[in-house]
Amino acid sequence: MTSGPHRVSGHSSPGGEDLSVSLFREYLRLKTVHPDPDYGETSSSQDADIKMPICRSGTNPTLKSILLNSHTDVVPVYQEHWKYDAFSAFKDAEGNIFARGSQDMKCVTIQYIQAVRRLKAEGRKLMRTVHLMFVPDEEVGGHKGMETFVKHPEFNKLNIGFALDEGLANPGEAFTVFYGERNPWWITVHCPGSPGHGSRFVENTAAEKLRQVINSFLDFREKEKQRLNTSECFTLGDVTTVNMTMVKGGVAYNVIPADMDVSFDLRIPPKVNLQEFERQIKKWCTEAGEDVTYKFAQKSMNQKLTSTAENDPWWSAFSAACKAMNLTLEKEIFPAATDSRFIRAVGIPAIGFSPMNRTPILLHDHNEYLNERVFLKGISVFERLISALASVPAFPDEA
Ligand SMILES: CSCC[C@H](NC(C)=O)C(=O)O
Ligand SMILES: [Zn+2]
Ligand SMILES: [Zn+2]
Repeated sequence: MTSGPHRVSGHSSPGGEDLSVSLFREYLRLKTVHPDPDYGETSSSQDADIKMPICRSGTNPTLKSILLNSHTDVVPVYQEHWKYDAFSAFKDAEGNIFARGSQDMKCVTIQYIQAVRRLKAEGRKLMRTVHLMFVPDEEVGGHKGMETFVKHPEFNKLNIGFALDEGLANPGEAFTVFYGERNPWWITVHCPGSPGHGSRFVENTAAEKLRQVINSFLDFREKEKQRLNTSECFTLGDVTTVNMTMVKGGVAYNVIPADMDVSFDLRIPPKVNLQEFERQIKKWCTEAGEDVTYKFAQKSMNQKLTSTAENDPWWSAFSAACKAMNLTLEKEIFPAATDSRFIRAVGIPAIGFSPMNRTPILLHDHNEYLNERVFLKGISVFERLISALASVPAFPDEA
């Protein structure tokens, strides 16, 4: 990606396109797609341009800093279901830019960069240091990305006080902000049983146990589904979702298998007692029959929430800036998992925010797109937010 420090939003290219939009489209064309993301070009462009002129110190570098975090990887596509090449960043007559990552979250990366560039071009002096972080592997769990980095001494040295990370689009007028996340639990239940000939009534089969396990999980799924959209559960973030995502077992039509496995993706809201919930899972397994066991592939236990109290200095700066721009905010628990969970886990407040209103939620979906006007408006939104957050007065313990 070629990008110079003078590519500030508001300027147009010879074709009439805003330079920020051109930069966004250029970034969308980089194939940072799993399972084999090419991170080469993203890191070299950051070295050449972003790190030097943009990651800058505030006028008071001893104060806690602001982190603008974004991941550089994107999920795979089913190209046959797309109207356009998912890595061509095609722009239609309405200004909709189609590409994998247009919402999740290459838009935000470029918006952060262009917002900081504008602040710099305007000669605005920020009190707190602003760090931009471009991390890999968020889409595959963040183990080699943010999960590792938050434990590194270099991360600690950044002295971060508050972080922004990804959110979701909002189809209406409002903008959604996320102050917490559900915990992802990925679980495989192993059902061993007696093998035998497929023509007989064998006792203690793996399939009977499997059926019982599936029933317990899916009955619970149904109950949670009914709770959604009731008085206390307005959004997906307020209920536990359960989805059966994999089933394994069997070798032939006429051989009763010696074991069968079933896997579930569970997302648990921060208010649920996790120990109690695991006891429930254990009980379902015990009730299913002899030797039914379970194993976690993912067991997130972080229930920290970022304060959205009026007297919280970070939240009050964030919400006041939004109010000044006449933005309506809807506060929610993020239904899936982002790198924010690792940031919150080390005690740093984080807000998930991708400024995309009037936009259908299309992350990980076919024909993911973002309109260029919504994208450009997001740069102005971040400009104001960054300036407000970097101006939060020193706390007593920072003096
Ligand atoms: C649990 S690690 C995988 C992370 C992924 N994040 C998103 C936003 O899709 C998810 O929630 O499945
Ligand atoms: Zn994402
Ligand atoms: Zn994603």
